[in-house]
Amino acid sequence: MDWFRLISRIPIISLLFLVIILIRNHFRLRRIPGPFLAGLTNLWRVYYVKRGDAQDTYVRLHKKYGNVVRVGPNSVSVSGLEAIQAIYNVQDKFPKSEFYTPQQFIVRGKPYENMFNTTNEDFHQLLRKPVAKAYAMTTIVEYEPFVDDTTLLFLKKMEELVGQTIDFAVWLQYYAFDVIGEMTFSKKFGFLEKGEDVGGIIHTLHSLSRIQILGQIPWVDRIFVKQYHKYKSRPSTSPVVQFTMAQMQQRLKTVRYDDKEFLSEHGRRDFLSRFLAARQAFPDIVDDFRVLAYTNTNIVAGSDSTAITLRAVFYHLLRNPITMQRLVEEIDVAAKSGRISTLVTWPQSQTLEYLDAVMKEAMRVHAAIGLPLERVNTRPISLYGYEFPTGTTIGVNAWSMHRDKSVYGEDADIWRPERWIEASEEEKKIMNRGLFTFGGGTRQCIGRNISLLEMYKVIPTLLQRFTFELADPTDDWTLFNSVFVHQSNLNLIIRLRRSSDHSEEA
Ligand code: HEM
Repeated sequence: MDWFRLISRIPIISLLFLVIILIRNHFRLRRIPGPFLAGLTNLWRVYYVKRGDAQDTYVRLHKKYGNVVRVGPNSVSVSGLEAIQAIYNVQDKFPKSEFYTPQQFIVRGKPYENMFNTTNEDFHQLLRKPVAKAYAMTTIVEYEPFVDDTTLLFLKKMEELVGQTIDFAVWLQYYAFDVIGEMTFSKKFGFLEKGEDVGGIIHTLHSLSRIQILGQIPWVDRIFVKQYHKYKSRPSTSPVVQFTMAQMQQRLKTVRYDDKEFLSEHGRRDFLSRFLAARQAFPDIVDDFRVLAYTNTNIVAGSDSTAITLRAVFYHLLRNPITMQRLVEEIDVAAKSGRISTLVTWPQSQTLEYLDAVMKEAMRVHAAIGLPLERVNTRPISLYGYEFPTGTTIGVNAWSMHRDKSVYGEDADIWRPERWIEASEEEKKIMNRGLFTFGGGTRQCIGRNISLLEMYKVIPTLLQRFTFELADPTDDWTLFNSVFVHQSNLNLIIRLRRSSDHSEEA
């Protein structure tokens, strides 16, 4: 055999092989419209996701191509009410795509699946059942004291900073993290107290940002990254995991032997106590490590998402002062008539109609997650006149869905909370069905009620006590999409509206 001739042909054979793959890719979903390159290779998506503004790309593509856009050889982005109904309905239970597997870290030599990232629907149901009640609407009032503790500290810190220019994006993040720490462990991370990212916890969480890129090419994660981590297998050094482990060990050490509820040292039923009780009630499903995973998921899924939504509220109110004025007026009237207290309770917040409109509008124009929530159809489906063979990766991106003019009106691109008040009952139903901020179906956000509790309480509380002013209206915030669409650079000056003694509420 002539080895030299054979070796010299390797580049040609490889090229031929590549061309065959590209042609095969192109033909699989060739009838679905979209950018030509997207049909050939997922690298097209890697490029847009890596740039950090993929949410805008999805909005632009749907404006150009309509409800259905091919975004990869086997991936389609779909937008519209019909799409939400078809892909996220609870009967079909289409599983999550491989986009989620890079989020499964190697534990004891295997990828560890949690409630958020598992791609196995049956396993997901097993994980969700033992803890579902801890997140139910009927339970959330029990978390109010945790939110109030942290809000009082937040008010105190803001009062210390009155008159100074501060990056409110950072402070809202500290607040959201400390609230979720308090609700989960009866322990704040200490960010508000210290005014800094204690132990680099936030920094570490954000440095996981490559998962959104690997999610576009999960085979790279499977073949290279996971294998590398299996080989290098060692205990996690993540400060979030260290923090959660320390809290759990402490609880198990201090809890009274006859306490079946695993209450915190102040006798409170936080998430940790509920997860430990689930360990007793469901020993086949929940072990110590699973408890740790539940608490960790709370922190990862519930902190940034809430901080992002709070930032969106303040940003848009400040950029649209008429809406800020209307909200403040509603709050002032309610306060004067005694309908709300200085530290607003959940039931009180539910009487504020314009606040509700502002919240919904913020979650519409700036959904925390800015990539499609990908699923794989386990049976062929057709949508908007296109056929999707079994095994297609298909998902709705809240950013394009929320700009659908047939759902939100001709002015869907702009901030206008009034749309949620002026609409007829029928129109409101349709707009609510299109609001995809918390996802849909069996995998809809389990922490939705928790975050609503937090946000509906803290916003009217802050606006009763302070006024907020953009430090430099010509200086815009910066967005970066790493699955979560993070904002930075929200520089404000805070002023006191009225001073009051916080200690009487504490
Ligand atoms: C404004 C705040 C929040 C937003 C916008 C949000 C958004 C979402 C979305 C879109 C999903 C579905 C993801 C998917 O289908 O891939 C989700 C799932 C989830 N969220 Fe949230 N979330 C928020 C707050 C929270 C909070 C406070 C917690 C915990 C206390 C939490 C815990 C979870 C968990 C555990 C899941 C996985 C649920 C499952 O698959 O069963 N989230 N969230």
